[in-house]
Amino acid sequence: MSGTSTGIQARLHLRRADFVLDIDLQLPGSGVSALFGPSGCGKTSVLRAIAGLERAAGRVQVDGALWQDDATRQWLPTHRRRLGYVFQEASLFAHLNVRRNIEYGRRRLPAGQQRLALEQAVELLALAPLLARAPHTLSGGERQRVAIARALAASPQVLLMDEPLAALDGARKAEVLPYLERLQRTLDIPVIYVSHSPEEVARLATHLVLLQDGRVIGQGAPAELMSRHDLPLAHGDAAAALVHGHVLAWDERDHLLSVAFSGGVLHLAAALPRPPGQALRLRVLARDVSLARARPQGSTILNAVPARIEHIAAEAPGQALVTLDAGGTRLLARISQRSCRELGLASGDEVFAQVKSIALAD
Ligand SMILES: Nc1ncnc2c1ncn2[C@@H]1O[C@H](COP(=O)(O)OP(=O)(O)OP(=O)(O)O)[C@@H](O)[C@H]1O
Repeated sequence: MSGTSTGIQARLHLRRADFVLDIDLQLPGSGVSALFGPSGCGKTSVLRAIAGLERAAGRVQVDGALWQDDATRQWLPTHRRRLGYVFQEASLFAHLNVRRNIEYGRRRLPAGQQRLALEQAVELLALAPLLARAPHTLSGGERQRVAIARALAASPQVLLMDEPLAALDGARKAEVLPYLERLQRTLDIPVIYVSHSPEEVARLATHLVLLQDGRVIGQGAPAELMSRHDLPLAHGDAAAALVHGHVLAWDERDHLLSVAFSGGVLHLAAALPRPPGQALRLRVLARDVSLARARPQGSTILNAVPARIEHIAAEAPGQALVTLDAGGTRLLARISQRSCRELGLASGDEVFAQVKSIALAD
């Protein structure tokens, strides 16, 4: 039943009437691995097959435990796989209060396998004030936090989350996201997180798998995959680069945070200070970046960093996506094809990238 390798390996093959899933995944043993791709590409099927809810052919190994191996005819039923599953909509037991719902996750758990105390799950999701409440008295965001705590209380070897924010409106999403980030920072349980929101991926993922038509078209570091012009994430309205940097200073008067990265310094609006030296990830949307031949003068835009053009891809209608190298960090700029022509931009050119707006991804 046990192997030596850590992390998650899943080789899965599934054939349906007009869909074929054929993937070979190697996911790290910690952090959040996001499965990202358009509707119908097979994300949920992958999660269900890993959980044993769907019978795909192949092999699944999690944290050294073999859950499925067709070659040796091994198959663990779902209830014997140590996993937590969080669905789009929290399916709590209506007749049990919050505490009992969370405790339910611990049934059947042999002593000694409780990696995470129930109290820790309650504390991580800030559920102490809600423990005596009935599910129907909770908001959608609160219900989803209870569902996550219930999944964690089972001390899973992996937490599978299928678009856990999809059923929530914008405000509720914003309420739950910080808890997910907290889990990512605090727990050493690997999470496989299905999403089709680039913003969630930017904020949560430490490893990214891009799926299309049942196949993996790219996997690796999110910052790298999000900005690759040959992959779909770099296109579309939400295309953005992820910039890794650290805090230089916070200006109290202007509420501006200065962040150093490999290509220079960026400034962004921040209501609250952050300690100097703190590592941060910034999200810079391609549509917020413009290009200039010379360092801009007399502009209201605070950020202009030197960069070299790596690649220019035409995007309909009349748009171009420019991939830039700013001191080793990749940035994306969406500009009009006319500007591109008028400035005579070409690969290898040195330019200045003006960045109009920057968001914290952490
Ligand atoms: N029970 C089923 N029977 C037959 N076909 C199915 C079944 N479940 C899913 N499919 C089909 O398999 C393909 C993959 O579906 P899946 O739900 O895994 O995609 P997804 O990427 O999770 O999509 P979404 O983002 O819309 O949830 C789709 O073509 C879907 O129509």
